[in-house]
Amino acid sequence: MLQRIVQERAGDARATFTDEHAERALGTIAPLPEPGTVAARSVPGRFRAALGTPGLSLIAEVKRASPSQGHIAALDPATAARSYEEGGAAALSVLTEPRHFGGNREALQEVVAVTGLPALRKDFVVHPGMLLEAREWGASAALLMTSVLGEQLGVYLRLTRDLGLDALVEVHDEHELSIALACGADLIGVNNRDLTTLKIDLQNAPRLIRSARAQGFTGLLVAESGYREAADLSDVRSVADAVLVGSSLAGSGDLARAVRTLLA
Ligand SMILES: O=C(O)c1ccccc1NCC(=O)[C@H](O)[C@H](O)COP(=O)(O)O
Repeated sequence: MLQRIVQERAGDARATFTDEHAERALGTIAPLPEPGTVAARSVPGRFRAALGTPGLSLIAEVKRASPSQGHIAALDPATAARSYEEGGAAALSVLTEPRHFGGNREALQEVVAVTGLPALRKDFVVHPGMLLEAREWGASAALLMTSVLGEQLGVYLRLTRDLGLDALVEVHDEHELSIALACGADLIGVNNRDLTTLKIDLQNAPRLIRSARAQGFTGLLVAESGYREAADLSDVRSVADAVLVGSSLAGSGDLARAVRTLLA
């Protein structure tokens, strides 16, 4: 499934972006630091700052459909965003992938227009132009998937930062975590969902979060996917800075109440 979505998004990017887009985006990248100097460019952005508060913060996702659930809910993005904010979410994630998640540019723009919360562009970023779009559409952050970008992650990470966006770098296993750490990610999301089988293992995030800390990672850590009720959060409460929750909130019928109940 992941491979199919990535191929589709790469096709979309080829149809949308010219070489000029890529050059313009890549032209914003700052020069590499001198060898031996510290590469950290740690200016905490709006999205990171929203998650860096004491306790477990919630990133609530505007998600209308998914490969694992099919149709979830015919959400109006602006109404959903207001409800998530009212319920106590710290930040929002908005799907912009159209075929499998029912997302689009308007969803992100409408969310940004009505809430004071920072928003993540949740998509399968495969082209620098998609990061230019994220900024243009009002996102404060973009998702970078290690499973999709592989060794290109470092370039995309620098580009995202140089565009003034925070990057949520997603990993699912130790190998991907080692790539994210080597690239200098400062906000790492550990996905409980295996994107090739779509199976959820709620032990995956606490395990890899502990591993990241044991390796000296001092940035922020987000546990992603599969959380349905407050009890599901017990293993991540003491180790993660934030959780990212989509389907269970989006399909709840009362989004503000669902957020309050989850965070109780
Ligand atoms: O959600 C899916 O089925 C899915 C399938 C293939 C690639 C990505 C997918 N989801 C992206 C996500 O990471 C989730 O939207 C996010 O973490 C929230 O998960 P959940 O709370 O389980 O909806």
